[in-house]
Amino acid sequence: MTLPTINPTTTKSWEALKTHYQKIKNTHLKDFFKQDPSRAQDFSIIWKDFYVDYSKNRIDSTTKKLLVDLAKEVKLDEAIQLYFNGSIVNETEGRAVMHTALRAPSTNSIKIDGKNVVPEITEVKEKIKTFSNQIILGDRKGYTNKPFTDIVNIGIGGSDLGPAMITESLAFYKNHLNIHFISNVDGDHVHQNLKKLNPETTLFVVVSKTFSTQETLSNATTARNWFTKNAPKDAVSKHFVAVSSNIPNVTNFGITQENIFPLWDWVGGRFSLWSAVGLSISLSVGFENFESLLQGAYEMDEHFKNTPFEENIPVLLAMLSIWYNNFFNIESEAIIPYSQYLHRLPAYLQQGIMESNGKSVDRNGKPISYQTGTIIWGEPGTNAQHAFFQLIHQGTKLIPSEFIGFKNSLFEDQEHQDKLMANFFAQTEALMYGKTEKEVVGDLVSKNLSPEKLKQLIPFKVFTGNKPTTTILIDTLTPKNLGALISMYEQRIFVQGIVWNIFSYDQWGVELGKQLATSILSEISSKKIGSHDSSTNALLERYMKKSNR
Ligand SMILES: O=P(O)(O)OC[C@H]1O[C@](O)(CO)[C@@H](O)[C@@H]1O
Repeated sequence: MTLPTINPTTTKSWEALKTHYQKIKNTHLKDFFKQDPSRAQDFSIIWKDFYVDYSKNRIDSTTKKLLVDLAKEVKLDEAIQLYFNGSIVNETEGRAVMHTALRAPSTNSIKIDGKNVVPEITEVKEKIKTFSNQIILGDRKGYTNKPFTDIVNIGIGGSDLGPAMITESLAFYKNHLNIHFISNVDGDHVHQNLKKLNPETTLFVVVSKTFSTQETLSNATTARNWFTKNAPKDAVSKHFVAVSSNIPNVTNFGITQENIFPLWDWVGGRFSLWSAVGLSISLSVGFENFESLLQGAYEMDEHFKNTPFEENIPVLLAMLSIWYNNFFNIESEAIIPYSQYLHRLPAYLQQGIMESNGKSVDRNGKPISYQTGTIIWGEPGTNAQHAFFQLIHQGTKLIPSEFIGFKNSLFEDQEHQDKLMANFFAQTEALMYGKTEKEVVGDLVSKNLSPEKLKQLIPFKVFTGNKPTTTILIDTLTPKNLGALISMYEQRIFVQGIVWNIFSYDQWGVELGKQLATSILSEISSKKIGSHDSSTNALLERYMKKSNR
């Protein structure tokens, strides 16, 4: 069975949403609240430690009904079944999409191509557990018999962003091991990291699903050369492990079979942190916390699978984003975590969301006539308030923003927490209400300004408001809640892909640049510039004329 291929714009609900949009596009959020005293209750969901408030969005009950109808009309329920039961959802690469199996209980039976994959998953988890414990407890040592102090994760894209984002987010739960991430092929990046390290106590975790990625192989080779300059060659087996689905390439690189943590082609790179790609997470915060992360994700998966769309967090938030993208024609969405721990979350979600849904051909292979993936960006609050919030408040663009905050701080400094959260609540309220001319005048009267000066200032101080926000208030930043949060975003990606009738799990768009880089690199090496456009030629000439060539 394959995914349904319904063009969303041909559905009745899409037409109805278009008409409905004309009716409510000018309604101010303030008025939605005035019209419905129970709006906050009507448009919020309480699920475990999550309180998801989507009431400050430019919707009414008809919008919600029509968006749910749209999800039903494009057969989202059928698609969810196919996704969870191991069907070939990633059709262009001929693969199932089963990262959800990685967090399912070990008692489950999940079949891909007729084979239950849970025993293999459990076996790899056991390997991660044993290895992490050995390294953390110092039972497994380096070539001079010293315990490891530093872990270096070498990978890029999903083989970097997931583990990097989670280890940063869970820094509070971290053990004594120092953790480093090398991703960019920029040599300054790898050498800057290596210079701080002691080869005797450093463990390299080379993460690459394909084990053919230029950046990762170059960085791993540089790290290995640095290592063998200082240590005997046969010590590599003690200091290098790999996570990959390409076992022959890993062994060719010189990493022995017992030091390989496998993953499978049904785990997409940007959804892989739940697999052995999360080895650095387990090393950094311990296997128990890694398991809790998985448990949280599993619980969100269950919520997604089993909850009616009207109360389903990933479905509703995905449909809201479609509402803005396809009816309000917004271009971007901001994600603002009010926790410094989550400072890598927007970057992580940029890959997850934009690499998945940045597509312009539908599942029938036809060019698309409507907008698909939005641009995702963000930074933690309150820093973001002092950087780009001006544009969200008073710029010309409509930017639906998502605020993620926690009731409890981890160090329990209530004074700081109250200040942080006061800002969190204030911003969504300010974005919604804005400030009227009357309020501005009220503020300015005490300033003793001349009537001319007052009149002059008013337009600059008015905020139109009506800026939509969604608030996700979570009790505490625990591994479990973080797992649920990330899974929620993953499921939203799926829902949006289904509605837009695109394939979310391939990424052909990143290939062209890779191919061209390979041929330009050989031109640079052979000092013969090929035939390019005049701009690229001039740039290459200037580059190749530099100092010591
Ligand atoms: O794990 P690999 O195979 O090195 O790939 C790294 C990344 O490269 C991509 O294939 C393309 O950028 C990502 O999807 C992936 O996460």
